[in-house]
Amino acid sequence: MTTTDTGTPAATPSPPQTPLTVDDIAQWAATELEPEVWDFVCGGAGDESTLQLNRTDLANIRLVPRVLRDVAHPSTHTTLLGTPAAMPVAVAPMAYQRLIHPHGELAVARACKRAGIPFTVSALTSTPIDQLAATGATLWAQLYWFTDRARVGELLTQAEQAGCRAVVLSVDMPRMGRRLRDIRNDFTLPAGLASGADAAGLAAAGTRPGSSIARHTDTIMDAQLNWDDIEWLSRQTVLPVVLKGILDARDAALAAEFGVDAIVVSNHGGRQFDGAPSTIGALPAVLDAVADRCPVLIDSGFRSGLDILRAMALGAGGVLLGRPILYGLVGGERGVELTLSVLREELLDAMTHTGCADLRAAADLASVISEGLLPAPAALT
Ligand SMILES: Cc1cc2nc3c(=O)[nH]c(=O)nc-3n(C[C@H](O)[C@H](O)[C@H](O)COP(=O)(O)O)c2cc1C
Ligand SMILES: CCCCC(=O)C(=O)O
Repeated sequence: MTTTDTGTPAATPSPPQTPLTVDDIAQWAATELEPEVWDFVCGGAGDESTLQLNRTDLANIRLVPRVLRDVAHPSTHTTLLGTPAAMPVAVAPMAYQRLIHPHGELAVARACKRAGIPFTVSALTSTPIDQLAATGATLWAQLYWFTDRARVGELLTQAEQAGCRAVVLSVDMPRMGRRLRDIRNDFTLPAGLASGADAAGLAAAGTRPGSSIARHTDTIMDAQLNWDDIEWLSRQTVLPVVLKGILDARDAALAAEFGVDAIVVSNHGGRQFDGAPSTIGALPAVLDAVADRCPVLIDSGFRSGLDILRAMALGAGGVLLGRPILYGLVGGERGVELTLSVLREELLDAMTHTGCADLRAAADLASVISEGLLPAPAALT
């Protein structure tokens, strides 16, 4: 792993041969990263059943091709939270990206700018948001509900000053999930990734046995977060408010009633509650409950362009990508670009073979799962 300079990425590795899939890129990342960093990135909570279910439920969805539809020039363009995007994809918020590569968030933001997709800046970014804004990428700012409410206010101010287009409150972190790999590895973040109170807290969490990142996280998150706070948040900012981490249809309906601007169906990539359903499994009921009152985005387990098309076929408004971006980040900006170009190529391939000249057509695709036909999209009934 390269952990030092902030200048030229002299030590930035290249993949052994051109990767064709995100799994190829993941295998490369696994060989480049320190084992405990790899475990932190790829791992999930508990026995990782939710982590796996995200993958198997996606893989079980078949899309029925339409034919005779002129797919000579398919377009992946769409709009995400009101901003044009070259693909129905945004980068999910992920903390401490300089853990993976010295250029961290900067490399990811630059790759997003080039690919024409939004980048969600984590509340625990290891690069200041104003530096990321200078890349010209479309930014969304993620918030955690820190007990230190002044810090939430500061993040909001910084987000607005940096020109972010939305704030994304993650509502699935009352405490950190029991990530057994990190506990067994006595996982500690290297110094220099966090700043201010966060750095002090991480240092205080020390190097005792167990996951020090979990010890620290549990001291900063406010588990009292509830719907009243959503009203407060909406009053505090002029930016659209997005709730990330919704799985239950009743919560989705409440979010719509509270007037949030979008929701993200997420189980945090299987990193929080092991035992949660897959997000692709939860999506249809959430969409029914929201009934078009706000866009419904999704993340957790998306590893291919075909997976992205699966979500769009089921009615999602777009997909957030987590780990695939960090796997690519092993190779810096170029590596992230590689991940995004693999996904774009796969998405175009899947669209072409299913008769989708654009993503509106994707919403009309019929989907089949092993247990039977999913409800037909409204346009077909
Ligand atoms: C290393 C890592 C750090 C993460 N940090 C955050 C974070 O700071 N805030 C947040 O809301 N979600 C965080 N997430 C969760 C992602 O935003 C996203 O929900 C998840 O990674 C999606 O699943 P996927 O990795 O299977 O694509 C993190 C995920 C990973 C892998
Ligand atoms: C302190 C939280 C770490 C970031 C996070 O959300 C994750 O690792 O999933």
